[in-house]
Amino acid sequence: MYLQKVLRRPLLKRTFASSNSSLAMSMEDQLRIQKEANIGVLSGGFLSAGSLSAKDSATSDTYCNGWKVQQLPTADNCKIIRTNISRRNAAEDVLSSSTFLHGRHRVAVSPHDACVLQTRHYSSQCNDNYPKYKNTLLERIPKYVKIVEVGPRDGLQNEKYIVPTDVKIELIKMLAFSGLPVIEATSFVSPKWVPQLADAKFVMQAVQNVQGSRFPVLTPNLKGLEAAVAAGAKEVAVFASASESFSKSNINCTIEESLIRYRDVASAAEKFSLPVRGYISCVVGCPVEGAVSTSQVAYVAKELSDMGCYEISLGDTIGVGTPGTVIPMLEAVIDVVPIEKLAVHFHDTYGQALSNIFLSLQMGISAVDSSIAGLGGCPYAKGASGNVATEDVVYMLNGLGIETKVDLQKLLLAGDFICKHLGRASGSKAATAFSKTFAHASKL
Ligand SMILES: CC(C)(COP(=O)([O-])OP(=O)([O-])OC[C@H]1O[C@@H](n2cnc3c(N)ncnc32)[C@H](O)[C@@H]1OP(=O)([O-])[O-])[C@@H](O)C(=O)NCCC(=O)NCCSC(=O)C[C@@](C)(O)CC(=O)[O-]
Repeated sequence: MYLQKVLRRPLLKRTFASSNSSLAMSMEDQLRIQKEANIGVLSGGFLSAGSLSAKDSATSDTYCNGWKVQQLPTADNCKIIRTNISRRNAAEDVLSSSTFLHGRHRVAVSPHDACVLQTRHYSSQCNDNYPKYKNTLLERIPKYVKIVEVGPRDGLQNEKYIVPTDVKIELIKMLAFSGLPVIEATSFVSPKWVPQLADAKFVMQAVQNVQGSRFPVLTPNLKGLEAAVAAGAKEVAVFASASESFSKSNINCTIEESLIRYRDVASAAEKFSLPVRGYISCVVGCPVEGAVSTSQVAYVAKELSDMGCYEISLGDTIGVGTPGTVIPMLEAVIDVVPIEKLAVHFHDTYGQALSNIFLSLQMGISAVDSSIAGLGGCPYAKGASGNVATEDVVYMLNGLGIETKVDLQKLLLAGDFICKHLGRASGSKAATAFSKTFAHASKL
């Protein structure tokens, strides 16, 4: 869609170069070019130009959406210059094949791919023409969903090898750059329990002044709260469980003991004017106890709400929930805590996360936790796999016409960055599909 905006813009004088080395182009360069030229750039380094292409037989110049693709004498470069060629209308452009400029080659992808890249699924800024949903299944879904990115904390806490502090900081900055409003940065927990996050202080100090996002951190007790405040945290989160067994294995105390502890944390946080978020783990199933009762979840949610948590995130820690178990759990919680205070936090172990998120939206919830590239898992919940991938959530929300303020392209770059560092494929289906599309396009 933003490409359609480009097509309507007055002629640009700008010229820029693209090369085969664009694959190795730094993220900053890609984003700078994208910003300057208002052209989509993806993690593979491709410049996504629009759809209309033509050849001028007199000059051998190739035209693409009004950009003249000039072959340069050097093998690796081409220049793309905006020219005044006639064009079909934007609607036709969307339906014709898309053209990517890669090095000296112009490559086309299928009309389907072109649509995918240019429609609302790809952009969070093009909601103007959305249908007003009449269907009762869709009428309660919110116009805006707040995404709480938990990748740097929940995503990384389970990683076997220690991720360098600089990489964590860079990841958080990239996530903030993508427009995510809330990024859980780290945990002030015992390093003996979670060695991966032993650098919490340095991560927090480095990101506390990054603009545009909030950076809550986990604090399991007063010691954690004090350390978080000293490092500059402006928001904290406490994490209880609806399952006794999980509470003991995760924080070494019973549910009741944890609630007493968290009351202390909440009242100390109030003195520092810090907002406190509350988590509940195992809201539908526990790795030890199996099914968890909805009344137990509702009880813990009410306790957290009463102690002052501004939001309660309901965590399906091991990802066993389906709509069949999530709906009754949400109904029980909504009975005792205002729905505006609720968020959902799904792991995708059984591939149910997006459907559970969708039904949560239908029930009126408008805050969703997710993790970049689907990273994650809890060290104290055997069998827990990654969180739902943020890219997949944003893709779905874009498709529904729900505003998130998140730029999916920049998010893809952040996912690409951390996956490359971890040496593993993304757990995001959307990221994988986009990267396959571009890998395919580069071979044409
Ligand atoms: C809660 C404790 C500390 C109790 O652990 P404990 O061993 O019972 O605590 P303790 O008071 O006996 O202290 C043990 C040692 O830890 C130190 N300590 C004590 N507190 C801190 C602190 N805040 N920061 C740094 N150090 C701390 C303390 O000073 C002492 O050090 P030592 O004297 O042995 O050298 C421990 O169990 C712990 O840190 N657990 C955290 C586990 C964790 O982070 N799990 C993952 C997060 S929860 C999650 O992922 C679920 C969620 C939120 O994502 C939602 C979902 O998916 O369901």
